[in-house]
Amino acid sequence: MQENTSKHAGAARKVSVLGAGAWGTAVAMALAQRHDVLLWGRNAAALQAMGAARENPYLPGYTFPERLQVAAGFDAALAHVAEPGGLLIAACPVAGLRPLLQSLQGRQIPNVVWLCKGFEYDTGLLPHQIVREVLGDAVAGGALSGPSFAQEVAKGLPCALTIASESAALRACVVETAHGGNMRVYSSEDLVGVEVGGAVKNVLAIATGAADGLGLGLNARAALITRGLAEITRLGVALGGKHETFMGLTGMGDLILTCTGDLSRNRRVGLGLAQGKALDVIVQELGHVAEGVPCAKAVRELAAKLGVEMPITNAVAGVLFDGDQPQTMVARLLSRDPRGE
Ligand SMILES: NC(=O)C1=CN([C@@H]2O[C@H](COP(=O)(O)OP(=O)(O)OC[C@H]3O[C@@H](n4cnc5c(N)ncnc54)[C@H](O)[C@@H]3O)[C@@H](O)[C@H]2O)C=CC1
Ligand SMILES: O=C(CO)COP(=O)(O)O
Repeated sequence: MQENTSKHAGAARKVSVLGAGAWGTAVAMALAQRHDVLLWGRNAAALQAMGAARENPYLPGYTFPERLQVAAGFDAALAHVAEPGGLLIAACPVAGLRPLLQSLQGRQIPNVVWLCKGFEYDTGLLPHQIVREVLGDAVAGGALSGPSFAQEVAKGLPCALTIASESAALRACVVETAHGGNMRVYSSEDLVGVEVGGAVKNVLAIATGAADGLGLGLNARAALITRGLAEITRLGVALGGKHETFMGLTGMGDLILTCTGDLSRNRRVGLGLAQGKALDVIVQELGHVAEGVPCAKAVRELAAKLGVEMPITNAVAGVLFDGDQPQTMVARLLSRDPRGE
């Protein structure tokens, strides 16, 4: 991994990452180039093994930098960032965010950043709404999102992310902490837009993977990505996001990456569906979270409630939850009435 020598790099901080999956670990590795980082995961034995091997089995072959240590426990991870300037990063899937935040209630919490991309399955809430429900308004928080496969970040390849927060101080803290070397960090005040882009692109990646798996060609792929972006934008604007956010890294950027890159777990779900595999088999073989699956259901319901047209998302949800065949999904999309672009 390349050493961070950027002139923008801020002073060393204490950072704790809660969640030792692929992405939490990759972010921890990147930040440990110049900060003291503790990594915590809910599986203590797995975490201990990572500490001994100095790598995460999700990211084989990438050795932890010296300043990345595994936490001796949850309390140790919180104590590490208790001083002013500490940064806490929640790196679990959306399904784990509420319970993780609940375990922070009543504790002294510094700035909090979350990495998950999706809507909560049962409530249809975005991550920042979950944070607000559980921790209240007093905690400064933000979403770090953008086109970023964990393997590439663990390898130290260049990437650009966006920190979205209503708090200028939090945005500045994250830029100071993470911007530099091979990582560029932009800032945005549009939490809703950033979170909607990151969530819905996962559903579109399932659609694109299925289309590619069925051999429908590059024209169909480009059409799905472009009309998918229109769909994401319609929902995001209806929820209060800004149109221009969807043209940026966390909208179009992440959509392109996830729909076209075979490192994407969501895209691989679509490829598996096209092969006729059952969803539970695909998810088990993946061995990682595929946020587009629960998100498709949450978004279908939310869009229906808001009266937002989301034909691709509805077609994906039909395949995932109603037993529709991927071929039916394509036929349904093609048979829609013509409309103005
Ligand atoms: N892997 C990637 O390249 C990127 C992932 N993300 C997002 O980051 C989030 C986490 O993804 P990954 O780390 O890649 O997933 P992963 O599947 O590699 O790891 C998930 C980790 O979270 C833990 N976990 C699973 N369910 C949990 C729950 N209910 N409560 C607490 N912990 C739970 C697992 O034990 C595992 O350590 C997802 O929302 C994903 O969309 C964002 C950008 C890049
Ligand atoms: O969000 C990601 C890249 O930005 C990772 O996408 P997948 O979860 O589909 O692998």
